[in-house]
Amino acid sequence: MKLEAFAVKGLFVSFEGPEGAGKTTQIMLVRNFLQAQGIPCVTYREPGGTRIGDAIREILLNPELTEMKPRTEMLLYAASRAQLVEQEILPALTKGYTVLCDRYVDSSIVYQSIGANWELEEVIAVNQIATGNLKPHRTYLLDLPVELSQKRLQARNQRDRMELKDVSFHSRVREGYLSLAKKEPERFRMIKAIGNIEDIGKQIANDLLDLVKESQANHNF
Ligand SMILES: Nc1ncnc2c1ncn2[C@@H]1O[C@H](COP(=O)(O)OP(=O)(O)OP(=O)(O)O)[C@@H](O)[C@H]1O
Ligand SMILES: Cc1cn([C@H]2C[C@H](O)[C@@H](COP(=O)(O)O)O2)c(=O)[nH]c1=O
Repeated sequence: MKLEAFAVKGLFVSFEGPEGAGKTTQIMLVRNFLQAQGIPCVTYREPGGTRIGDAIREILLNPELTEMKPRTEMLLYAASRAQLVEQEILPALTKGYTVLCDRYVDSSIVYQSIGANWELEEVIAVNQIATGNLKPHRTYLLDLPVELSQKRLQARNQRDRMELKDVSFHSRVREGYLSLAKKEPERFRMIKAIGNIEDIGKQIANDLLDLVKESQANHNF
């Protein structure tokens, strides 16, 4: 897949953060906000978002599959992503839609590399193949301390295979996200995921609206 073959006209926006940070909640608020402004948008979640991706998600998150090797895990996340990018994200961006994606490559960097200690260069290389090196224009990192993330998860009936990993894994994930955001301040916006849900949504919507206006003025995507 050669990215140059696609004329990307829409904005690609990813949402990242630990479990329970409020990504799904905020994506719904932002989608409603954009639609009210007449800005066409679509939403996806990873792993999943396609029939093949949803089947891979079932495998990845199945709490009974405790024998899964880190290499298998890393490749399955990338395979789901490859299908989503080519089948859904690129066509939507080409049509000028704003794409809101619940997790993307940064999740693999923090969970599979920083969390599970897989070689960073290899995770990056595999994901370059999976995505044709398609990167988000903006990434909102919803940051939440591990204890609060665990508390929000307690409300759920059952934990999935990733949620069952220990607290030190989830601490590395949080720290990993914070260091990624520091390395790429142009792309990342760090949002504190504590407090009034609508207020958090307004912070994101205001920043995104500026970005949409900027891109429309410059025609630079
Ligand atoms: N700002 C907030 N304050 C308190 N609770 C919140 C806040 N935002 C979301 N929640 C609650 O936390 C839970 C998790 O929210 P949500 O499903 O949106 O998170 P998520 O980041 O998508 O989680 P996951 O990655 O595990 O799918 C929900 O019960 C939601 O209502
Ligand atoms: C994309 C992606 C996800 N993960 C992990 C992160 C979560 O624990 C689950 C996805 O569940 P969610 O409720 O939809 O957030 O998978 C990962 O480890 N690597 C990835 O690339």
